[in-house]
Amino acid sequence: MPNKNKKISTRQMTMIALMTAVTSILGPLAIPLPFSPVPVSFTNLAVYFSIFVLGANSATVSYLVYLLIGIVGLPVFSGFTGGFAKMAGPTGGYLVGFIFMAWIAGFFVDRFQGKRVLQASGMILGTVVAYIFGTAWLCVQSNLTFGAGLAAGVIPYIPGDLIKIMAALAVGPVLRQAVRRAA
Ligand SMILES: O=C(O)CCCC[C@@H]1SC[C@@H]2NC(=O)N[C@@H]21
Repeated sequence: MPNKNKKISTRQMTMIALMTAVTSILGPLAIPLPFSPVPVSFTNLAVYFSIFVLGANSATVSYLVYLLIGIVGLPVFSGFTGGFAKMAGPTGGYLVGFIFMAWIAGFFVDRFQGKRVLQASGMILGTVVAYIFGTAWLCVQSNLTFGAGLAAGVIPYIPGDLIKIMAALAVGPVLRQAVRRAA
């Protein structure tokens, strides 16, 4: 007799690996900006999608696997880079902050299914936490004042990140339903 729990867990592991692969494809495709060491990134978009496909806990695990893959040297970080040195670079704080973003945003998405405003609020909150990690480290690493940190690490990215959140809110629930229906 097949063990249903084990089957679900194997399936979930496959889905986690799939979303790690999606993050590893989108992560390197960053757009550099001439005035900042922080590129426009699609890693957060991949995390937003992971949250809808996997739920908070598995999305966090999927992102952690991506982070480990990058730390050991595979070129999955922005600009096809990898290695532990990236964590000490200007964008290392965002890479850490995304762990918390995945869980916080995922918690709201899971908890408030069908309530887009609350889901959006949670995604914005998680993103703010990622920005706090990212900007704090950017200021330390690049010896920037708080104002310069905001100019180089936050303000230029807000419109794009809001568009990513809206895109994930539009497509994510459809993905979640499709994944659940296929289960
Ligand atoms: O180097 C990396 O792989 C991570 C890049 C992080 C870029 C940050 S994420 C938040 C903000 N939004 C963006 O589009 N870029 C920055």
